[in-house]
Amino acid sequence: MQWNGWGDPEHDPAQMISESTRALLEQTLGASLSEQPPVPLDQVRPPASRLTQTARAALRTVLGSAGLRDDDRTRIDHCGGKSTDDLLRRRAGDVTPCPDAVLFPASHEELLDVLRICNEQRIAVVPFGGGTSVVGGVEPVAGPMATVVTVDLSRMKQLLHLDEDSHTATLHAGLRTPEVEELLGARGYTLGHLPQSYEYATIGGYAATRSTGQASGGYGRFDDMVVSLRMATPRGTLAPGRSPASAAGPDLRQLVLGSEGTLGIITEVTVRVRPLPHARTDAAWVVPDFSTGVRAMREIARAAPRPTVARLSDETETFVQATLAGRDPAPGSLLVLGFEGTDSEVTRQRAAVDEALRRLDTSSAASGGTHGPAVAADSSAVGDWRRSRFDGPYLRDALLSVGVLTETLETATTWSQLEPLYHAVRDALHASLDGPEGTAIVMCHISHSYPSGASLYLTVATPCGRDPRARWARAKRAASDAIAANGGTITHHHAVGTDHRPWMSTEIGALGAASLAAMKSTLDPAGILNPHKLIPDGPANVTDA
Ligand SMILES: Cc1cc2nc3c(=O)[nH]c(=O)nc-3n(C[C@H](O)[C@H](O)[C@H](O)COP(=O)(O)OP(=O)(O)OC[C@H]3O[C@@H](n4cnc5c(N)ncnc54)[C@H](O)[C@@H]3O)c2cc1C
Repeated sequence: MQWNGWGDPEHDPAQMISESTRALLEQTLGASLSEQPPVPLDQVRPPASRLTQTARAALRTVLGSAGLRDDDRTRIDHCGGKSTDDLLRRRAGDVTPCPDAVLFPASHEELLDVLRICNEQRIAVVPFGGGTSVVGGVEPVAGPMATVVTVDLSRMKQLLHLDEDSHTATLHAGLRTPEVEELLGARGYTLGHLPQSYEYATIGGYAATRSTGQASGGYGRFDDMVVSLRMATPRGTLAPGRSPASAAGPDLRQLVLGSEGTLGIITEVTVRVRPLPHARTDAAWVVPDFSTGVRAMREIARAAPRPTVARLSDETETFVQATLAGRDPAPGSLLVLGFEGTDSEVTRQRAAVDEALRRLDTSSAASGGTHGPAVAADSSAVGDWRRSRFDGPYLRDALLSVGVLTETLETATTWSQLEPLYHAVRDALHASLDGPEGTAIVMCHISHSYPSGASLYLTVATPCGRDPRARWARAKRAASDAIAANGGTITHHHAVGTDHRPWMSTEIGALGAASLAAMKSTLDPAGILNPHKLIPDGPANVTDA
């Protein structure tokens, strides 16, 4: 992984922006763009490590010398996640905060020992899976401690058990998706979890953030797949989940899922797996506008069986994607559907979508076909989506190099609130970004939907301007306030980290915040785990109702 960008260091993103694309960007964004070359790695120095000799010796006793590293490069590689703000900071040569050391435990038992030592010596501990957090989740914040270590799970990479009768697999937390799919695929199974970050993100990270993948219609969210977990805490092991369903009190798996490394470090996850699909096919339709598309997505979300992938782009995203692919940008909103399973499952998924589209209101001008107002799209639209669906983060690096800031944000709400929320967030972004430094392109898609509502995923492109970090901070604050004011959740799948923490009290209320804090003080009494993430400050003063 690149230290100041995304993905394979051999991949040269500069090639992705042609002269004509750049000219089009300048015209659309209303600003002349200037190159923004990053500071080279050999000019970047992390601050000196503050790890004491006593702590280093104790940790090396458990981990050996290979399990504790504090060289500059290892520390720089763990100094944060992959939000655009993270990249802007690193491109400017700023690698603070930096962990004082990086630890690589190889087993649950080693990790329990590491946590015991860190607890005794009051060292903050930041769990690190793939480091793909876009919300500040892996930022090495020491909080009230003097020292902070990052715990990298990359040595924990085994398929521990595959139960073919139950269709479950027990996976080490440090496995990345390509590794999981290779291990399971060799036995005829798949996990089916494909977020855009799938090349680097890990099983433990998915569980800790309640991640959602592109095939969520067919496979569900990651938290839906989890049967049980094992988590190391400073107080010992918590291992909730022993059967597919239970009425034994509140579901403690839900306490671990989404805990973002603040309650413990997940070492093993048992997940539901599926046999590899025999058949896979895609289809695309164009609907006259986003509003009609939202109704189509609602009907599809209620269809049975559901398609594996269902994705609706708004008019702006449809236009931009067609332009980038060199296709004629026809008006309307693009609806892409993917179907997977046995031959008969695929046939039934397609029939259910046909039926859902026929149920749409046919009063629209484009109606009258066999799919209500939806018109079959050119098959190249689906091919372009399949081919380019993981290119976004590489393109972000290329755009940053030519002076364009791109970033994404996401939320979710009920169907009845979805369009008002969409307009409110778009308006907030435009109001905070359009001005003397240029304007913004704001595009949106829906790719995770439920019978009662859906997520909105917005992508913003705007000139970097004089101070890109301040520019984005202003826009993000405005968008987050609009989300909170319009009934959306502050995050559907990116998690909370540091960036969404100021909106958590609104999301869960003072009593909710106090409950989370109480849980933390039980599992992590000294507060060493991932300080200043997820749990809002000052939840102690809850007035009795
Ligand atoms: C380009 C890009 C695209 C993305 N696309 C998606 C997407 O489609 N869907 C999606 O859901 N997310 C997406 N994300 C966000 C991110 O990939 C997810 O949050 C992912 O689940 C993080 O996994 P990770 O292993 O990289 O975790 P990290 O980034 O390493 O950590 C994330 C959080 O979990 C904690 N953590 C990590 N491992 C453990 C563990 N074993 N035990 C306890 N806590 C742990 C960390 O301390 C941190 O708070 C994207 C990010 C990027 C950069």
